[in-house]
Amino acid sequence: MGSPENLLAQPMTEAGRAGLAGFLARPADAVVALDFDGTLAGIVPDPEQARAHPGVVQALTRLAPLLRAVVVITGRPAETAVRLGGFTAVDGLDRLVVLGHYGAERWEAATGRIEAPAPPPGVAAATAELPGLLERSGAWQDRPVDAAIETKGGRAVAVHTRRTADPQGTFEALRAPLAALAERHGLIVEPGRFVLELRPPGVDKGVALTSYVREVDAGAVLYAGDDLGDLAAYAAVDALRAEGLPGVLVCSSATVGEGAEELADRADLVVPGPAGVVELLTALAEAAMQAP
Ligand SMILES: O=P(O)(O)OC[C@H]1O[C@H](O[C@H]2O[C@H](CO)[C@@H](O)[C@H](O)[C@H]2O)[C@H](O)[C@@H](O)[C@@H]1O
Repeated sequence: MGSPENLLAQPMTEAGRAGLAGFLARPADAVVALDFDGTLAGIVPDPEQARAHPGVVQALTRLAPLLRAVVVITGRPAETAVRLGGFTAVDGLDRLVVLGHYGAERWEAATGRIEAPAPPPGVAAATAELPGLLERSGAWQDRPVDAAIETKGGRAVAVHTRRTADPQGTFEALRAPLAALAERHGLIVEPGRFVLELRPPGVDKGVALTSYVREVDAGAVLYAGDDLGDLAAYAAVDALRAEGLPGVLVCSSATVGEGAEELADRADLVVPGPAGVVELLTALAEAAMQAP
């Protein structure tokens, strides 16, 4: 990567090259939108141990002041992403916004406050049924199933299969029973990397991204993600591009073979995981500083 010239040459698609040129023509009007897990933070077995990759905060502090805004759009609760990302009270990050729970929650660095609607009905009841359902699946054998259940501030609940003997087999075996459980409680299943999340319908990363881009009247957008939940944001960037807004789709591809291959196929630019994202953000900041 390195120089802005190299960066400009990198997108594999014509749309991506046009999007990046539009982005760098007026970076002060542009928005960078970023997924958290797998994009800003490396994938680890225990979700609570995830942290922003070294260099993320520094790269963001260089880039954010040069742009209209930087927004993190994540399936995590906003509070969790802010805490694991180390985004609180950082000089230079005062324009950072975190949209948690796929856009249902919003944290602003400028105020430090989180806006969150009331927890959706159904999550508590579905969560109460999960231990029995997982024990009956047999996938956890004699290990406690609790470690596989991620309660997400009462707004959603996730079942992780990464730490079972057969993560993909367990993931597939649980799809139908979790879909039935979700339906009984008015929820939907959001699949991800060895995770099936039960959450309320009505929001996704595409809705969140489009709404934010319009709110700040962005002149260009770059979105980076790594997982199935990011496909909705990709579709939103495609739709915005069709309206004439320059856009760039970036795939963070550190963990291959976990079901999110479509993202790499659709991306304009593929970077090697969070380390590659840091490099990209740094190069964008360099290029933005040289913009006319
Ligand atoms: O939208 P994201 O920020 O990408 O969040 C999506 C899910 O990410 C988390 O799970 C993933 O990361 C974990 C930690 O590295 C990993 O153990 C797991 O296998 C991944 O799927 C998070 O725990 C989920 O709640 C999010 O829905």
